[in-house]
Amino acid sequence: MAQAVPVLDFHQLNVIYNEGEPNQVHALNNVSAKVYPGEFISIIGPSGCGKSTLLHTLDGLNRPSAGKIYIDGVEVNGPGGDRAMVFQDFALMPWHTVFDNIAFGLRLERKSKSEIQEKVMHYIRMVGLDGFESKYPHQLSGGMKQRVGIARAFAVEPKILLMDEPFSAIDEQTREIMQEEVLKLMLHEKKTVIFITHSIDEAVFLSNRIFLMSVRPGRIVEELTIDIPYPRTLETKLLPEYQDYKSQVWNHLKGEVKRQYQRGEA
Ligand SMILES: Nc1ncnc2c1ncn2[C@@H]1O[C@H](COP(=O)(O)OP(=O)(O)OP(=O)(O)O)[C@@H](O)[C@H]1O
Repeated sequence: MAQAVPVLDFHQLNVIYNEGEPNQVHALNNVSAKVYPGEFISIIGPSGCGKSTLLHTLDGLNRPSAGKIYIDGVEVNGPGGDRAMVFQDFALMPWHTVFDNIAFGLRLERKSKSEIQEKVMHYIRMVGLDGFESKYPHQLSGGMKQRVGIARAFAVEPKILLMDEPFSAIDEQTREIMQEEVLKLMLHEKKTVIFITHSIDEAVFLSNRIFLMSVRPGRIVEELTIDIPYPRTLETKLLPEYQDYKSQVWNHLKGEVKRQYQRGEA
């Protein structure tokens, strides 16, 4: 899948919170990687290693203390319409309907009323929420709320989707269904996805590459290619190579968590 021009290229990113203060935290340490169009990258690493920090830095919500981020070869220094986030806790606006939550970013971009109507309904259908457009978030299940979060991110038509543990607040069965659906969407809509998860199974199932991070200050210590063709289905999970990849990721994590214990941080 690797092509010459990365859609996302981040170079020597460092993030230090509260720099120079007694409570200084060095969250990211020289994190670099290249991501190519259409890739599905999962980031996995021990708790507190800096995964969310990395995602928020790539989105432009956090300013790195040092390092550079390029999208299609052009340096970026803040948020932009080329990236959209899907949050773990859905981050929907409770006072807005499903329609208005999904329309939010399009209105910010000052799209015309008819374009907003057409796009919002397209993405509502895409995530299977037809008929729910006038409902409010409290009237939806966790899985449905996250469908709204996904539709909202797709609606602004970003090149890169940044997903921060999007299924961790969803029950196990819905999670498995959503994993398959996200893969279908990603292949159909040709998005590049950066996905944080604590689930080894989810990372292996979804990704063509997994970035394995060290304990804090987080670094990418290994890039593991998952050489199983798409489309993947629940049957994919029965393949022997699937289990091998899971063991490789698990062995990495076990090693890092042991290091965390030895440092007295876990
Ligand atoms: N705004 C902040 N100010 C100060 N420290 C922060 C801030 N945000 C995160 N941290 C610290 O930076 C480190 C990395 O946090 P981050 O949330 O990025 O890790 P993570 O790998 O996503 O964690 P988890 O797996 O538990 O979700 C942690 O020690 C955290 O306490």
